[in-house]
Amino acid sequence: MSMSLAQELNTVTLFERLGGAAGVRRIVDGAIAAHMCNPIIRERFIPYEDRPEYVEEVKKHTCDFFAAGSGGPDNYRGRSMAEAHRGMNISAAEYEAASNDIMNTMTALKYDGTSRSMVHDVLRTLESVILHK
Ligand code: HEM
Repeated sequence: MSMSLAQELNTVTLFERLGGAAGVRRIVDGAIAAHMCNPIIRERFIPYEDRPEYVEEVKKHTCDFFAAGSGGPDNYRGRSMAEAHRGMNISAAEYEAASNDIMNTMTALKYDGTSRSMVHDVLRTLESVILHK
């Protein structure tokens, strides 16, 4: 996304940097497709393969979650992160694998380094809330 210096100086939100709701949706679609092929976490998502309506619901929640957490509209109606991942006992290696899928998706979609490092920072703050629940 390109923007003028004046816009940059005017504290553009991360949500705007990501391209708004459409940009977030592209990142979520790409990341979930990557999770389905990632040998470290694929198993976790296989049970959802034959539940496309449920996957769509989780994707919608994930888009709303990222929008709310990046300065966009707050329509998040999903569970808390601890609640959503309760009973999964997600390891640090799995968390890193999921984060890498998101970062690689952003690189493939040609997001700039600043946007990528801002998303990376958000992911780091969520780690302790999601791990080993
Ligand atoms: C990288 C940071 C992560 C974020 C921001 C994140 C975010 C979310 C969100 C917003 C939901 C939807 C909650 C709802 O619909 O109520 C969700 C669900 C889910 N997440 Fe994550 N997640 C992360 C990491 C992971 C990891 C590492 C795994 C497994 C390896 C994982 C597995 C799942 C699964 C399987 C669901 C569906 C749960 C269900 O409804 O049965 N997530 N996640």
